[in-house]
Amino acid sequence: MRYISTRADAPQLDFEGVTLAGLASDGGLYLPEEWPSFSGFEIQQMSGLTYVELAVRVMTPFVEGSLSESELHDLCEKAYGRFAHRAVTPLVQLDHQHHLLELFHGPTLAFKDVALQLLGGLFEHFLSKTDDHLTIVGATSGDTGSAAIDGVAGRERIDIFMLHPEGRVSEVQRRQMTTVHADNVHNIAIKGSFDDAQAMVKRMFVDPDMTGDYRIGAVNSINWARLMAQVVYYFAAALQLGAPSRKVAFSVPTGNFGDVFAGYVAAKMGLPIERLIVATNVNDIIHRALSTGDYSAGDVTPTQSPSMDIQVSSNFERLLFDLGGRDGAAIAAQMRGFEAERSMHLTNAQREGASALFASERVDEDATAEAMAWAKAECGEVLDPHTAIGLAAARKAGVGPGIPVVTLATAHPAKFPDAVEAATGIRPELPERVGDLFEREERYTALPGDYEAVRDFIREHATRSA
Ligand SMILES: Cc1ncc(COP(=O)(O)O)c(C=O)c1O
Ligand SMILES: N[C@@H](CCOP(=O)(O)O)C(=O)O
Repeated sequence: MRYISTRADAPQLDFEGVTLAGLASDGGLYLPEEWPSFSGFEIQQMSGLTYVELAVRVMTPFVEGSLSESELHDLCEKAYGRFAHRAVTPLVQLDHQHHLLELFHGPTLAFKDVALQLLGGLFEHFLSKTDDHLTIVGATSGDTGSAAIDGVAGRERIDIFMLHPEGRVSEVQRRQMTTVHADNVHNIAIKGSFDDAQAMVKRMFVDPDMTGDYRIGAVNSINWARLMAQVVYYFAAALQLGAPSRKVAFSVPTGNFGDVFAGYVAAKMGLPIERLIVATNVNDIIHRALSTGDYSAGDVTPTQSPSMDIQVSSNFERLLFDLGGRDGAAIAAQMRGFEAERSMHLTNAQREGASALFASERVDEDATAEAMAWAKAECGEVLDPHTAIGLAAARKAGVGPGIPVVTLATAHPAKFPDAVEAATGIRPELPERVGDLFEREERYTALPGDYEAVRDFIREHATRSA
């Protein structure tokens, strides 16, 4: 399988290359040269597989030429062996139409574990064939950080520098990062928003001062391997609900557009998806883009769903590229325009293409709390605020009867106890596997929201490339 950049001006790479590269050297994002697809019969044959078997079946076409099936199987067994539920991503029925896909049974209690447990193993596997060292630079609004750190802490030949916006993640999220004391883990709190942190990370990939001396790697969803691993659970859920004979809709709490893009990939691969409902909080740039064509970023508003407090959604570029006829030069120009103005309009082809599969809803703070209260009162389920946004959107979107709607439950409620308690009166407890989180000492470095300060800190602490 070959991978191409959305901006058409970076070398084509194989799976190993894109996994280690993260962002393309032209600032674009890598995508498979063409979508692999399964027939209805092949999808039917997947029913009854274990999660690991299914993961191998779905991901094999993407890793062709870089990993054998048995290597992929071993890596998946290690990654998913650490999940607290045997089904890895169990499905829970709420009522006659609505279901929750619980993605929070991994070590750090959010859907990010599904991909980042695997990505840690992939990095180690590929690096073991070289003398090289990987310097991971990541940005987090709360969940990617802890999942990535858990995935790579203590692994040889890897350092991780994780930037989070100071004071804008929950206490549990912050402690899950800052109480990991492995020598290769470096937490940085920056002044500013997640968008500021993400912009610094992207700049590092195209800064010759960094790329000349360090092999910079990505754990954010700009890294294709992240999305690939997330495609699997769309198959897992749809198969349980009757695919390929029955269509299924998904509602996806959305920030950086990675999770819902994985759903788009599943549809491209032949999974019968009726609709992908993009659920945003009041940071609603994606909702505006899909409903009116206006993709313009304002300031980030802090909410009770901090992991979705994002305005510039990296993976939207992948969708625009695919919908607009895969014209890399046009996307490069469109994205350069957006980077200069923080505003752009979708083309007619992009809007029409998106409307065939996507719907979107904006869920404000009151509606988020109402959804948490409704799920508790009517279904006995305690949801985290991000999942509640997905459920509120699912119930609003008006999907036809007979079509099951699956809301992605992206985080465990105990990561956001204050918001959950305010809405439901219940203070969810942290599962035992998180351990003595509140007893452990926190370590992190606070830096100004200034690219040079962050870059100098990383240069001081990172290991140079071989
Ligand atoms: C709990 C939670 N829900 C939803 C999202 C949004 O997912 P995405 O950024 O892939 O759109 C995030 C962050 O990414 C998250 O941490
Ligand atoms: N919500 C994320 C933001 C980063 O998104 P990613 O999926 O691109 O890593 C977080 O929790 O950090």
